[in-house]
Amino acid sequence: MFIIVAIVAILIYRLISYLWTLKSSYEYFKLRNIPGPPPRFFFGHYLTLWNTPSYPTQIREWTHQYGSIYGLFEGRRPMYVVSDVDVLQEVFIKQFSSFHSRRTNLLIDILKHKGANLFTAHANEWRRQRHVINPTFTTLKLKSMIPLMNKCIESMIVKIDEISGKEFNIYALYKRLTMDIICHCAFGINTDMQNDVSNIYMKQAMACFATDPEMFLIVKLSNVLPFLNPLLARTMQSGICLVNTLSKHVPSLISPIEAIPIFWFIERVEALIKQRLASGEKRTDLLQLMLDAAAHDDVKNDKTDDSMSRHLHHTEVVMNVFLFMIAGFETTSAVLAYSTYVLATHSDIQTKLRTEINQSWREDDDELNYEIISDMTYMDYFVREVLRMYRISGQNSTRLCDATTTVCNHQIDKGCVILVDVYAVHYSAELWGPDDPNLFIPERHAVKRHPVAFMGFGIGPRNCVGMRFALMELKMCLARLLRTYDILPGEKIEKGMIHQKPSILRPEAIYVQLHRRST
Ligand code: HEM
Repeated sequence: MFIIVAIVAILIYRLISYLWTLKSSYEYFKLRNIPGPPPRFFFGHYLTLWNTPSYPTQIREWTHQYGSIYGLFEGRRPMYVVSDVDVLQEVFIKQFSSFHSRRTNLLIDILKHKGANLFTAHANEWRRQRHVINPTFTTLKLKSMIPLMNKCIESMIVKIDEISGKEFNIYALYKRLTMDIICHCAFGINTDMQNDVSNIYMKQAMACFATDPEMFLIVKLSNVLPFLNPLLARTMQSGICLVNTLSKHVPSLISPIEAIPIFWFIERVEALIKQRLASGEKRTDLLQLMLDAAAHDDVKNDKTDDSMSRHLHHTEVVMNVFLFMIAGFETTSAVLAYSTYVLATHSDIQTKLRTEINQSWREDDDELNYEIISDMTYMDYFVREVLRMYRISGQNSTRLCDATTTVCNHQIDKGCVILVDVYAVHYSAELWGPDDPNLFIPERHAVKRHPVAFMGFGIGPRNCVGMRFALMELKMCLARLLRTYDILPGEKIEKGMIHQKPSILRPEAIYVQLHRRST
C-alpha cells in the first residue's frame, strides 16, 4: 500500500512540476519585452500553425501585427520570428558561430542515425562536409557540366515540339528536366526520365515532397512532448523497418512506391555507389568528388580551418548524394515554373529578355555556353526578381541558437529558434523601393541593397551550396526556351497558380501555349 501511495505521489509531483515549468516557460518573451500573439497552454502557437492554410501567410500576418521581431512558442520552445535585417545580419553572418545549425524535427533526427548530410549536420560536422563539397561548384566544374545540361534541355525541347501550339502544363516537364539534369550531371545516372512517364525515380522524388513532414502526427507529438522523443523515435524506426521488410518480401502487400520514399532513395544511392566502386570508373561528377573524399579511417571533426579534415564518412556520402538528388529537383523546377508564369503574363518582360538572349547568343555561336549565360545581366535580374517575389522554401530559413548571446540588444538563449519571415523582407518597401515591391520589376536588382535584403538562396556561410549550379541551369533553360518559342498564357493559367502547402512552396500547374518562332 505504501509503495502505491509513494508512486502516485511521485507521479502527481512530476505532473505538477511539469505543468509548472510549462506555464513559466511561456513567460520567456514577456520577461524580455518581446511582443507576440498569446500562446495556448501546452501547444504554444502550434494549433494555429498546424491549422493555417498557409504557414508563410500566417507568419506574415503576425509580422504586420507585432513588428519585425516577435515571439512564438513551438510547444514550449521559444522561436523568434525576425524580419529586421540588422538582426538577421548578426544571426546569419556576423554571429554565425552561435547560430550555425538549422531547426530539426524527429524525422530528421531519425534519418541522422543513418548519417548527417549538409542540410542537417551541426557545428564542425557541417564545416567539414561543406569544406569537402564546396569545390564541386567551381566555375571549371560547372563549365564541364554544360554539354550534359544542353543535352537534357534538348530532350525537353523535343517533347515540347510534340505539343507546341496546344495548352499544356509545362511544370510537369520541368520536374522531369531538373531530375534528369541532377541525375546526369551529379551522379552519371541515365534514366531516360523525360520520355519514361512512369519512371520510378520521378515517382519517388515527387512522393518525398508530397507531404510536409511537420504535419505527421508523430512529428507533432514529438514537438509538443519532446521528452517522449526516444520512445517515438524507436516506434518510428520499428515501423520503418516493418514497412521496408514487407515491401521487399511481400510486394503484393506494399509496393515499392507505397514504401517510404526517402528510404527507397537511400537504398538506390547505396546501390549506385557500390556499382561505381565496383566498375572502377572515374568520372568528374559530384558523386566522384564525394567518393574521393570518403575516408576509410575514423573521420575527426577538426577545430580549425587549417587542420580541417577533407574526408566524409561512407554514410555521409550516401546521405549527401540523396540530399543533392532531392534538393536539385523540386526547388529548380518550381523556380522555372514561376518564371514561365511571369513570362506568359508579362509580354513586355518576355520581349526584353528575348532581346538580350539574342544579342548575347549570336547565330554563329554553336551551343549555349557558360560565357554567354554569364553575359546576360537582365536575365540575372529576372531570375532574382522571380526568387524575390516567389519564395519557394517554406519553413527552411531557420537557425538554432547554439550558444547564448546578445544580438542587437536582445539576449537570445541557447536552444531558441530564429525563423526568418522572408516574405516580409522580400516585400519591404524600405528595402526594395522606391518602386512598389508588389510589382515584378527586374531592374530593381541593379540597385545595391542591404546585404540580407535578398534571401532567395539563404545568406551567410550556410547559404545554398548549389546556388551557382541552379542559376546556371535556370538561365540555360530559359534562354533556350525563349529563343525557340513565344510563351503565351493558357486559359487555365491562374487556376494552376494556387500554391501548394508542403515544405517547398510551388504552384499546382503552369498552363501555357508555346508557339515556335520563325527565326
Ligand atoms: C533555384 C533553386 C534553389 C533554391 C531557390 C535553393 C534555395 C535554398 C535555400 C533557401 C537554402 C537554405 C539556405 C539557408 O539556410 O541560409 C538552401 C540550402 C541548400 N541547398 Fe539549395 N536551392 C536551390 C537549388 C539547389 C540545388 C540545385 C542544390 C544541389 C545541387 C541545392 C543544395 C542545397 C544544399 C545542400 C543546402 C544546404 C546547405 C548547407 O546547409 O550548407 N540547392 N537552398
